[in-house]
Amino acid sequence: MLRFAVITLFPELIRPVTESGVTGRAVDRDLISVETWNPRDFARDRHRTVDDRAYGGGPGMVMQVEPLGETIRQARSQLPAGSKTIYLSPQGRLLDQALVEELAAAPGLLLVAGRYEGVDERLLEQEVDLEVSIGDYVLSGGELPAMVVIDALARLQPGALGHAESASQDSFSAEGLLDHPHFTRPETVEGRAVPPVLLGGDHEAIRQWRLKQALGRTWQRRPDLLARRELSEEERRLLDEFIAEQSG
Ligand SMILES: NC(=O)c1ccc(NCc2ccccc2N2CCOCC2)nc1
Repeated sequence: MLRFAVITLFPELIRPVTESGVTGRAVDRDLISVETWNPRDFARDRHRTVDDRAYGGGPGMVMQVEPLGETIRQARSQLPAGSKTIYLSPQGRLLDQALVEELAAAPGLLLVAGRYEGVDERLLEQEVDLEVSIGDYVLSGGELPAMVVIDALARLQPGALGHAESASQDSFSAEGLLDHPHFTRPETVEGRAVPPVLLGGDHEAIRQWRLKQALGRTWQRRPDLLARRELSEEERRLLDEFIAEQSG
């Protein structure tokens, strides 16, 4: 059971990930748990203040060390020992499948979703194990990135993916390649037919066709991924065939 605690001023944003799809089913099956903690509930003043103006001036507000720190400590006390505290921010380490697999090793994850212009740096130094970014773009808060982490990790929990979905585990994530094309009925759409190899029952030919397509598409669209990946003798041959077919 992988336990998530999400610190957020908008807990209603997180609930959908616990109610539907693979993640909702993972919660139902006790493969994961997701709790939200709102720093406003730990604010001691009458106005339940969680932010304040930035030292040094400038626009926007900064989340204060307290009550955010108290919320983190309370939430962490409910997580298993060895849980990691993750801060979602544009300044974080870029999330990729390798990091997803690293994070999956933790018994619990405390995900801190920032708002405003960010959080007082001293709280990060004091409480955060790792800053994580889901990509080089700016969002209004860390809640969507937190749900991305929950989704990517839930899929790795044994039993989360039915046999029908476990195929999707074999593509990009596991092999470091982009996925091969997918087809279903009808056989012809606007005069475009399904590749004949897929209509036959030659499973070895189908496996090779899919591997070749995955290699070719990775070569075409994400050469950076290919650069990082050793190719087996078979993969090298299939990719060379793909490239030769491209030049016509
Ligand atoms: N790429 C990501 O993972 C990502 C994550 C969060 C995020 N936003 C919340 C946030 C969190 C921390 C610091 C600043 C901010 N921002 C607040 C709004 O202003 C911009 C900075 N944006 C993108």
